[in-house]
Amino acid sequence: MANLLNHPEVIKKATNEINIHVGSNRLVEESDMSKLPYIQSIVYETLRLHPAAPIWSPHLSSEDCTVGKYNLPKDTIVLVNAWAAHMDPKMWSEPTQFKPERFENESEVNRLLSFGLGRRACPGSNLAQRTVSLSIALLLQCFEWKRIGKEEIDMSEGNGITISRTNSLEAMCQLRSSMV
Ligand code: HEM
Repeated sequence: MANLLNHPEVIKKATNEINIHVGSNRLVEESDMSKLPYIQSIVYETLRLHPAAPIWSPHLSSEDCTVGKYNLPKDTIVLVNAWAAHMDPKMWSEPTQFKPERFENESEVNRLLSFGLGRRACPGSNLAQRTVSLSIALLLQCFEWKRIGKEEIDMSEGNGITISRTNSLEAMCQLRSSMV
């Protein structure tokens, strides 16, 4: 929601998508989410800029192997910094910018490290992606959102195993008249 409040044009585009595919006579449902790809892209882009788990749980190489230019002997502990990879300008154009449109090309999702990769990847990723997308869709369908002042919302992140906001988010919302 903080990224959205700093980008009203993204709220407009997402609200438009909901108006076209669901309307205002009923609430968005989980089964609608496949018709709302832009909202899903908002969640992907948020998890790229602010991966909830910035450093994966430690992995151990089960045999000698090579990762990129590094030779890893068996039993090496490997820590993957997803946050840094998501900010790599060789991987992403304008990596510090909030641009959900980058995920309109569906294959981009495969480059995200937010849920880990391979056998130890997050088994809850589908549940998380669908639940968060549905929550965002409902918040946008039911309410109009505004910042409390003119200044952009501070997006500083705290330190920790999981990423959190440094300052709590404050925002104004008003029930949409079409939803009364
Ligand atoms: C936005 C929400 C979530 C994010 C960003 C997230 C991210 C991650 C990441 C990065 C890992 C470590 C992957 C690795 O080390 O290779 C992980 C592991 C795991 N996640 Fe999630 N997760 C989320 C939600 C969930 C949910 C909803 C569940 C369960 C319902 C779940 C269950 C697990 C489990 C059990 C593991 C350990 C898997 C293993 O070690 O084999 N996660 N998650």
